[in-house]
Amino acid sequence: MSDILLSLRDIHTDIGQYHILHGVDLEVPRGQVTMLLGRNGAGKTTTLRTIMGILPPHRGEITLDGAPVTALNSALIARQGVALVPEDMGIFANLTVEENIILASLNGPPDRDRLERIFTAFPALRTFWKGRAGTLSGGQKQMLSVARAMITERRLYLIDEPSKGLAPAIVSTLAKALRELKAAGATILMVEQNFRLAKALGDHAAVMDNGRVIWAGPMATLAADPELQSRLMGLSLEDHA
Ligand SMILES: Nc1ncnc2c1ncn2[C@@H]1O[C@H](COP(=O)(O)OP(=O)(O)OP(=O)(O)O)[C@@H](O)[C@H]1O
Repeated sequence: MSDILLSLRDIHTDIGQYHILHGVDLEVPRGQVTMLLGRNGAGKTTTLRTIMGILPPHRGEITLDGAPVTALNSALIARQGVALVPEDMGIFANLTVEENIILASLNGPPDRDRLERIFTAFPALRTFWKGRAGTLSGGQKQMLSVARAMITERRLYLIDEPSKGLAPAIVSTLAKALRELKAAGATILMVEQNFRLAKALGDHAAVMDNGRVIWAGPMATLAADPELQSRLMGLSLEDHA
């Protein structure tokens, strides 16, 4: 069994008439957290959507545990154990919190132990269990979105800017839950602009620019080198802290 769970080789993706990804190479080690960083518009969200099979690439190869998954649609990618927590959270506003969790539970009714762990991490979801998801606060919606990914054990979690627009206290609740997911051995590929969170959770970093990965290495190396941050992203990551 290789230490690399997910691998992208020379991935090119178009959105409509626009060529957005220009040959992405990326390796995501098993059981660790890889942070996908880079300027706005660099192609981070497009990379997650390509992996999930929402935007099929027209060139290159994606492998999961060595098996090609490039041509699969998103339903089949989900069946392979990949979950996406999208930037827009992807929850069903008109359904209850409970119904949102039931729909996300791939293998029958939600597992009781997993549900208890989710309630411990996000007590608000227990409080509003029978409430409509659309009435939750922004932070609670983000928690529901992460909880939907956590309710079934996955091989790979793709998480797109979970802290976006959240108050600092909510970000620390979220960070705690993500740390627990990590401690349970999950493999995570996460887009995150909040550098404190990126540094606290990330084992590895991959920096994108203009539709390519331009640097990849240990998160600690990037975190310790403001000059490198500035060269790769045009500003010090500490500016985001
Ligand atoms: N539906 C679309 N139609 C046309 N261009 C798009 C579309 N969606 C994204 N793009 C373009 O693709 C490029 C990459 O976008 P993407 O959302 O992947 O970047 P990102 O690195 O996630 O940025 P951000 O941090 O701003 O979310 C950008 O130039 C964006 O304008």
